[in-house]
Amino acid sequence: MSTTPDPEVLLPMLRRKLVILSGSDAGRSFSLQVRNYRLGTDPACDIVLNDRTVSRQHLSLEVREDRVLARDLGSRNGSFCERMRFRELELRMGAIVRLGATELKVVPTEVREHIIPLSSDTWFGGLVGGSRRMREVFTLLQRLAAGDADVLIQGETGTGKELCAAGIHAASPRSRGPFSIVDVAGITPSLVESELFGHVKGAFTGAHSERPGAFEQADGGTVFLDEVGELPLEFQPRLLRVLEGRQVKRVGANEYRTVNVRVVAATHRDLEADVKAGRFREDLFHRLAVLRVTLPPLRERPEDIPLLVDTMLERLGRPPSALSEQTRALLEQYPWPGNVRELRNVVQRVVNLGEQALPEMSASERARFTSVELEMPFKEAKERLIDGFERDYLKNLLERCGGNISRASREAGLARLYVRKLLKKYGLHASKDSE
Ligand SMILES: Nc1ncnc2c1ncn2[C@@H]1O[C@H](COP(=O)(O)OP(=O)(O)OP(=O)(O)O)[C@@H](O)[C@H]1O
Repeated sequence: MSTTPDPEVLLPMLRRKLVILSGSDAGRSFSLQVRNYRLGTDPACDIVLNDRTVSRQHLSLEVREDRVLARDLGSRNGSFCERMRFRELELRMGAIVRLGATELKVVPTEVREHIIPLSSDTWFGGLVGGSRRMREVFTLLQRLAAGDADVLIQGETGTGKELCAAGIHAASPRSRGPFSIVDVAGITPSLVESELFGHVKGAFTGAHSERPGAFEQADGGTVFLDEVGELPLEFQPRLLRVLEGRQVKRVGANEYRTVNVRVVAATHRDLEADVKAGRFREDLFHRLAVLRVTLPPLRERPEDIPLLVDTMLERLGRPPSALSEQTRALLEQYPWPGNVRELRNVVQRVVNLGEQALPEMSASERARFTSVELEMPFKEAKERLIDGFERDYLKNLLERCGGNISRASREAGLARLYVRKLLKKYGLHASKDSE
């Protein structure tokens, strides 16, 4: 019997490329073959980078048919993946690796990477943020604010959707016109129609006089429709008409009026799911979603927290020293389900009431902040904190992966060797360690 595999059942080999996301070489990409590559500033490297914070021989990439292994070559500034320094790592597709000021990732060749250049600003309107995610958002906002197209802003509660809309208006050619806010979720359904489109005298009980709606009031400016996903289905065709023809008809009136408005809408809901479930009209969704901005939750960009905290203190008229290093470290660890709004409220409370106003953390999070740690030198306390995080992370990872190291290392994007080392460090045991 032949041992040669049937070519029909061989998986097509995955073609990959390396994409440089930031640093002096941002925008360059290299297709990868099955072989080893050396990355660094040395002209003898296979992939030569121009970033002076990258070492001459910084990283090697061992590209195999089924995986890519990255190894730091003893670089001066280290190699990082998801904020963790590594020596050796099995690279998950799309995981961002940082060498000095250069960020890169490996993606399938078929994926056309849409690289958004990072804004050099760390703010847009009232929004601040220095993370890659927010600087991408700022680039997008700067570009679209200059135009006149309608915009849909998506993001969890407290991620700054309203600030974002106000920033778009302020940076747009309409900035001298009115900015009118309609909180769709906050209006009783029976009044939504008249709030948006206005009414004529006697249109309904209580309509004592004629009144323009939000679109007419914002003529020459911008209407911000907050929580547009809450708009009752029956009124959605009327909103579509405004978006398509800038035409509004007051409740009880016969004729349409033309308005000159830009519509910026926001939602914390998954509107695509709402469309599938029949709660939101598909045509309206497509019309709204031509230009979409997604504000990432704060837990996905904790590196923004120090800048946010400093900005909040400044807005409160307080110096950066108003919060201790320990409090700041704690704020950086908290998952912030209420996003930046919750962070702002906590900073305000802590400044006024002291550290007892810090949010409640889960038992494991709190365990890392025993009073002993709060009295330790900062560096030591921080190390303890990281140890706590690694231990919790690994325990959870192993549980998820049924104690299988291979799966765990794949899921975490860490080399098996490194996972084993960490398990040993924390006295944890895997039930299955293939190899
Ligand atoms: N990136 C940011 N920079 C500075 N402040 C921010 C940022 N994001 C949010 N905030 C603050 O958080 C508060 C909430 O922001 P905003 O009301 O814009 O959020 P939202 O997404 O519209 O929330 P919701 O969905 O609950 O209406 C604001 O008062 C603002 O001070």
